[in-house]
Amino acid sequence: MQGLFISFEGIDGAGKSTHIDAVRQAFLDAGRTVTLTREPGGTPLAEQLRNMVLNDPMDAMTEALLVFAARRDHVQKVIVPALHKGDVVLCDRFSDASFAYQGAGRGFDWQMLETLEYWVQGKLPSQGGNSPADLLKPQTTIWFDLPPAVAAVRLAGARVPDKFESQPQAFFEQVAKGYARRASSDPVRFARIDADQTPSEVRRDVIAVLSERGYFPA
Ligand SMILES: Nc1ncnc2c1ncn2[C@@H]1O[C@H](COP(=O)(O)OP(=O)(O)O)[C@@H](O)[C@H]1O
Ligand SMILES: Cc1cn([C@H]2C[C@H](O)[C@@H](COP(=O)(O)OP(=O)(O)O)O2)c(=O)[nH]c1=O
Repeated sequence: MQGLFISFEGIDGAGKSTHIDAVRQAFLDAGRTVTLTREPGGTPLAEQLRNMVLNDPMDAMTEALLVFAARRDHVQKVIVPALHKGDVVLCDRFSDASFAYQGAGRGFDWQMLETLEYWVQGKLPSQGGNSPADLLKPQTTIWFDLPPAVAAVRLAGARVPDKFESQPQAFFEQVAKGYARRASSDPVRFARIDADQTPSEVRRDVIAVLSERGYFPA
């Protein structure tokens, strides 16, 4: 069985956590082995970095370096081995989040993020890699697209906000633009879901996209 890498993206409160388990269950029902993981995080080292990124004040470059350092550990220790075993890897956020949050949200240089992505997800020239086509990326990114004003209402009182969740709505307007920019530069990988619907409608649309892509063969 070929490994399959799917990421889930969107602004805070868009509904990723609510739906990822239904996707996991759908793949289990289809007889697949699933690795469910998240970023920043997914390994003990990366979870320590997550704690720092989500709690400690730091400049945007430090944040970018830490999320990509966490990603490097996660890619090497969890994602690549799982894909080699033929698992379905479901990742709650991946590098698009760095472009959306550190890039569009915090204003860190987009090209430098592309360089970090190339280092962390690419094969080095010494390993035979020399083009962006060699980058490890999800085959599909499920993008929960939700107006920031709606997300703010959903999150109000739902949980104790972390460093990002306590940002003003204007920050999330920028983050949303970052996701839109990434989606328009990679329209085949990105599957946009209208997240401003009831949970069952969102779930229906997510499962439909994955079925259309042939991930649940009969
Ligand atoms: N379609 C929906 N309609 C209304 N509320 C929702 C919907 N999807 C999720 N929620 C609620 O919104 C909040 C944020 O959802 P969550 O899945 O945690 O978002 P994320 O993981 O993207 O930050 C939760 O309280 C959740 O119950
Ligand atoms: C992966 C990643 C996440 N983030 C941010 C986005 C989120 O606000 C936060 C954690 O994401 P998330 O897993 O959605 O947290 P929660 O437990 O609240 O569902 O980290 C970045 O800023 N850069 C990144 O590269």
